[in-house]
Amino acid sequence: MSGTESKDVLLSTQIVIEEALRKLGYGDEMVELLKEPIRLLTVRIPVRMDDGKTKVFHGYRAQHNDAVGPTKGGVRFHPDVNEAEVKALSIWMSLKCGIADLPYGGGKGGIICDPRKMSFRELERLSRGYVRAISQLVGPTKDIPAPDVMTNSQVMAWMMDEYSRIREFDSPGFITGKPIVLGGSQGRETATARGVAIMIDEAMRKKGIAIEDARVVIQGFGNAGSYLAKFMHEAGAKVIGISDVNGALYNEKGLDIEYLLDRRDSFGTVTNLFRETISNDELLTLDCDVLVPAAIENQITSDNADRIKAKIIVEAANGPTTLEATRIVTERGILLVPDVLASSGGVIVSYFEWVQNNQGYYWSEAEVDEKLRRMMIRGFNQVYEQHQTRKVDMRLAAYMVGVRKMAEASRLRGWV
Ligand SMILES: NC(=O)C1=CN([C@@H]2O[C@H](COP(=O)(O)OP(=O)(O)OC[C@H]3O[C@@H](n4cnc5c(N)ncnc54)[C@H](O)[C@@H]3O)[C@@H](O)[C@H]2O)C=CC1
Ligand SMILES: O=C(O)CCC(=O)C(=O)O
Repeated sequence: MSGTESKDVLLSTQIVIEEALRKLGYGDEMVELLKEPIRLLTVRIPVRMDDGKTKVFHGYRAQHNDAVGPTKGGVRFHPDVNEAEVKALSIWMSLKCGIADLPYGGGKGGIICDPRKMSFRELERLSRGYVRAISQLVGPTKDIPAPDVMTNSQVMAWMMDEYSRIREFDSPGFITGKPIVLGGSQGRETATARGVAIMIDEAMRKKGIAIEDARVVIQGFGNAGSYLAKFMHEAGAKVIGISDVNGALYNEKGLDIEYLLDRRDSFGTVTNLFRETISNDELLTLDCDVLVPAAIENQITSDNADRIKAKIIVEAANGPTTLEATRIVTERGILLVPDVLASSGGVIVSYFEWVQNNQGYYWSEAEVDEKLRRMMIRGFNQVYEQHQTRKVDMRLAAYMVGVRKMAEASRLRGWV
């Protein structure tokens, strides 16, 4: 996986998927099938804005592979959403579901928009319009959306309500990450961070670092990053750096996480309240034990990989490290827990939510957390063992574990 650096997330994903399939003994046809989503829907969503004018938004829903079962994955609201990104994100969802052994393939959606500049009612109309536009392609046994960047349980509630209206029956299993009173699962809101915390524990065990001694740096203070900061702080680690889109905060003695959690806004922004900030690039290269990118893609690159001082990188974000940077940090002996493993807590608890919706019987938070822990640790052990026995980096190992089930299911269905 060496060579010149690409920030094209789809291309990078395709390179590793191909490498994983070849190592597992699959040939050109399987590579051809799995390197792209089987379906991509592009939609235009007219939305009546508060000023009375209509604005047309562009959206996507990609379904990578449905040999194992319905596709599953979040919907992102962000100005930089694009086709290649949504496709890559859907492939990563397949890999997450494969590693966790969920009965799903991967899907992902996105709308090009900036929710920070939209009113509550405009966001509602956009969310409902998106569901109307994709309703033929999605559903509880077809493709099940969920939250991702700048979408939350309120957006899921509107989407569930719109789908239920279209189908003319209550359909909580259409979407996950809902508010608890609408059939959401205990623990889904915190699940991504909870899963990342479990991965940090496992990685620290391998590196012989105790939680009380750990200095943690987290990029991004939204759903994934802020709850992770809370869990790390509660577990006794020192969170010395956090950031958001505007900048970063650093305190070598540890930041006041409770204060920051209290003051952050619903988009995970908090650094604008402080005068003394550092840049996101400075944050990533701070002297620490654990570095968690929990924001967006392409943050750890060949520009900064050789300056990273962390002993462990745990990817809460999707695609935060380029392939070239993966090579550099691996060669430097940094243990990297890749996104398709580390950030799978969200989809695992989404699966629990869907199961609970289907059976109409709901579990306690302790039950959810225990089941999540077991599945995350099993995934970690499988990936780590593949990394050791096949002498491949952790990302390739994770892809090898993640791609197996869908390749086998595709073969057994007679597709290849
Ligand atoms: N929410 C979920 O259940 C899951 C999220 N993820 C991934 O975790 C990452 C974060 O997602 P969420 O926390 O849900 O999003 P969010 O929208 O709640 O928070 C994003 C955070 O990243 C910051 N940010 C945005 N652009 C940035 C930039 N250029 N530089 C530095 N910081 C920036 C924002 O200010 C905010 O603090 C994404 O990659 C997402 O795909 C992965 C699995 C599940
Ligand atoms: O909860 C889910 O179904 C998907 C979460 C997601 O979009 C992700 O893991 O990137």
